[in-house]
Amino acid sequence: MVAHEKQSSLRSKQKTDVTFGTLPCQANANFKSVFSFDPVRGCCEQTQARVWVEGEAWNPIPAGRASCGWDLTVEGGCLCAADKDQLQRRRLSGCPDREGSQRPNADIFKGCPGSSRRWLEPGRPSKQADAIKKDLNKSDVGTQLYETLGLEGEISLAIRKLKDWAAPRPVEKNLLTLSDTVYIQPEPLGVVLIIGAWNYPWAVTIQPLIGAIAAGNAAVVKPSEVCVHTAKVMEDLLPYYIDKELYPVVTGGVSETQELLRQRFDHIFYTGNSMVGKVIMEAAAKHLTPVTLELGGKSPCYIDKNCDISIACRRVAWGKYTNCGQTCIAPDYVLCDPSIQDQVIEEVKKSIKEFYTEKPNTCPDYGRIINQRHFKRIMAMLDDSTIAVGGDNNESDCYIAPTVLKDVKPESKVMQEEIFGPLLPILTISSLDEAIKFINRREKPLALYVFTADDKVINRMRDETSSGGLLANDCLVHYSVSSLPFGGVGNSGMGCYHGKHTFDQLSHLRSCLIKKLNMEGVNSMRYPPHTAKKLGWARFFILKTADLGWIGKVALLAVLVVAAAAVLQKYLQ
Ligand SMILES: NC(=O)c1ccc[n+]([C@@H]2O[C@H](COP(=O)([O-])OP(=O)(O)OC[C@H]3O[C@@H](n4cnc5c(N)ncnc54)[C@H](O)[C@@H]3O)[C@@H](O)[C@H]2O)c1
Ligand SMILES: O=CCCCCCCCCCCCCCCCCCCCCC(=O)O
Repeated sequence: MVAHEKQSSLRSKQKTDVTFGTLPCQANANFKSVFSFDPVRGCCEQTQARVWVEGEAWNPIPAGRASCGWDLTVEGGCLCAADKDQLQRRRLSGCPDREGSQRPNADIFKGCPGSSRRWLEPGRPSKQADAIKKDLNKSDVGTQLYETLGLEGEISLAIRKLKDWAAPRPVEKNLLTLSDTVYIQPEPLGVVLIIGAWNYPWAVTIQPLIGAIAAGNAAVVKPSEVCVHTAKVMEDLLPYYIDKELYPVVTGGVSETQELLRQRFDHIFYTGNSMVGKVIMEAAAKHLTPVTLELGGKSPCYIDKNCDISIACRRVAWGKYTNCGQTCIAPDYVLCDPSIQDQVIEEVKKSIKEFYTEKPNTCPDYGRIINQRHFKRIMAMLDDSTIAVGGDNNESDCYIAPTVLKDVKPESKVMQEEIFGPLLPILTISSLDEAIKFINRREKPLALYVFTADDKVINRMRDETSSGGLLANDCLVHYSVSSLPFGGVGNSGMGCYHGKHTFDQLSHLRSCLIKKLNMEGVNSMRYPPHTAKKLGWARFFILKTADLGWIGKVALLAVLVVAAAAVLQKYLQ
């Protein structure tokens, strides 16, 4: 029996035979007998449960802190876009259950696509690889390098760190609250709508899903209809790996997305262009739903005279022509001194040949434009610019060669919108000051690249401009660092994700202050009648923070309690 069949038969067996939930939505009446709830920590100790491991078997997992998921009643059938009642019910059941019924569970990642390398191994054609080849001419290895490697990393990070991420986070206290338990407790938001884009369809759709699952949410996954083949594969395969009732895939185009947007979600995570970003935000505003908008824009690339131009151009060429320029953080255009323009062109040309041969149209590592609409859009940008390298194209194959444009004017067509294709315009500027002014006159970009051997230039670029991310002497790689928040600012987006940032973005960080009912004397200062003396004490207790060691805190607490009780009893009655 193939793994998929095994899993689905075991899963259906699980639903009828077993009285407690292994997948988050299956927590039921016997729930409390298998979890013991710790009301102080607001979480459950799991005493008995099972988990799907690597598509092989249902295995017991050891007792430990975690993880029981949602107290949902799923009445069979998969949630679909039209099923408004289910959607609403699911949203409501996403409200935190005081019995601790929903807590993040790393174990559910064990079956997630991307958690195992087997699903996209080189030399083993898979449905995923076939589809993405048809959509964007990505090679198997390229798909792994740019899409699934990152997902594997995110899943294993979540598995390793989830316990820490989900744990209460003690915070600094003031003297007034010194004897209280004060912490931040991350809790799930409820149901997240994830709307993906087509350019890295697995990365930008599944990566937010990993964080949504980690944070204990349900999620409706809406892949981009523009990557036709991949969307279909995602719809078909995802339910084999993760629970289709908690993480349904809804396919369709603009009208289906708009129908989804009429529903109420607890968070909308959208990746795509800034214009649609505004539509998403408007729809979200109707329900006061928070949004993460991962948008795009024109990411500038400043190449300083003082740098190794050959290495700089190699890295820029890689950043630009990967995925045929259809990368949200691709360097959109180059700013450089007129004296180095020719050298930049020559070096980029050399790298194009090195990466994609003399004939990029036959090179398996060179992609294609996603469709003819985008092909025409990109070709129209060439109208008023001078081609220095490339320019060949073939509409029927959606092929545009890696292209460099020289002496480009700020008012030319290619400078009016994000290119999102393999054209690299070079604009000459006479100084770093001018480059900074040029960048600051435009919308805040998603990424900003600076190539220089001079740290002062890097620092000035960092201090005098703003962008989602800043990368010196390389392109794209900041995307691969899970500890860096990835996201835009201004027109390039809001909110961020990757690693723990996704977990936090899709959690509510709840403020908790747990006080005991004793030591009432200390509180007298805040009760009427208000007096100047009480105010003086309040100033002392509220404005002083306590950042002592453990022993210091206990000692100070003892002294304060005795002193405060004595003073307050004496003077305030
Ligand atoms: N910041 C990031 O992480 C990131 C990643 C990838 C792409 N992008 C940006 O995305 C853009 C390219 O993607 P795209 O926008 O062409 O992708 P797209 O056309 O696939 O649209 C994205 C999603 O929005 C939906 N959509 C489109 N029009 C809509 C409408 N009118 N109403 C509601 N939903 C609608 C689509 O169904 C799709 O799921 C570029 O600007 C790129 O920079 C950003
Ligand atoms: O459209 C936007 C979202 C998707 C963007 C995807 C961009 C992906 C960029 C990822 C960069 C991955 C870089 C992989 C490089 C791995 C090579 C590892 C070699 C180790 C060398 C160690 C060293 O010497 O530094």
